Amino acid sequence: MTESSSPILELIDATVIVNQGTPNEKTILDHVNFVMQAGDFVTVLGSNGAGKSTFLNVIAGSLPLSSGQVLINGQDVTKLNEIKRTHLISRVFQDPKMGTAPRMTVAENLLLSARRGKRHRLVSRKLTKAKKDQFKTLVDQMGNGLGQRLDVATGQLSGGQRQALSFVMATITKPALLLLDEHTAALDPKTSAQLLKVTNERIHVDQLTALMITHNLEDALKFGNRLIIINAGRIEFEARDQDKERLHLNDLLDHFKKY
Ligand SMILES: Nc1ncnc2c1ncn2[C@@H]1O[C@H](COP(=O)(O)OP(=O)(O)OP(=O)(O)O)[C@@H](O)[C@H]1O
Repeated sequence: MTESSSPILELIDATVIVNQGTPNEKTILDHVNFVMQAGDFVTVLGSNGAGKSTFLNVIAGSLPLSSGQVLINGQDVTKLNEIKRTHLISRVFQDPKMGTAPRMTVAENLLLSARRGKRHRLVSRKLTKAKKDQFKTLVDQMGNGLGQRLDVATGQLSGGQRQALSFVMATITKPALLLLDEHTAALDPKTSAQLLKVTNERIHVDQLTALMITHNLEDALKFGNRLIIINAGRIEFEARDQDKERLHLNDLLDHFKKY
């Protein structure tokens, strides 16, 4: 990463006001300015209702801005909806059921995601042996038996396997930006730790640019080169690189006492 490389993501004065003109009017994202360079891995903390999902929603395009701009790879995508941003952004949600089609097999789901955002004639619709071998190599890296279940309907997988599959599907095309929305929160501690480990490896090996919301302060400290805390729709704290490495759990706990 060089200082001169163009940012992957820029939020300029990003603001979301809901219920405008009514007594329930509320600013849920408040003039946020935020830049991510290629390879940045940002962990996102904040109390319930702080605005973390709103922050990811405006980046993904599932929530329109009231004012401000979103740029991805230097392109102004403010007016593009979620579907029109899918060739740039992948997202993994907390709920293992969100990312996969339950009646399709693991291999079929992978084939579908491999074709996402690409001109369809460039990626074969056929599930060839070579494709399946390639998928097996990919999912074997998740270390949870998914490689043995390529022909199993996704609805029959365990929550951990299904979430691991969602993660592979989200990263298979190496998106410009990866959004992880508490993607391990619904898993037991061991399964969650395993998925976080492979998440971190994949982000580093593929040099992905990623944002990860978590409520786990230790995970937020352990992973990524940057950490932000969102409160009342604003980024109230940020630490990066050596400053982030020097942060301790108590610093974060002290910060949260203020809210
Ligand atoms: N479409 C909407 N209309 C009205 N209010 C909304 C909308 N989306 C979010 N909010 C409100 O905006 C605030 C921020 O919500 P958001 O879901 O971004 O918080 P969060 O930090 O992700 O919380 P949690 O940790 O509980 O998931 C909350 O008060 C929420 O009720």
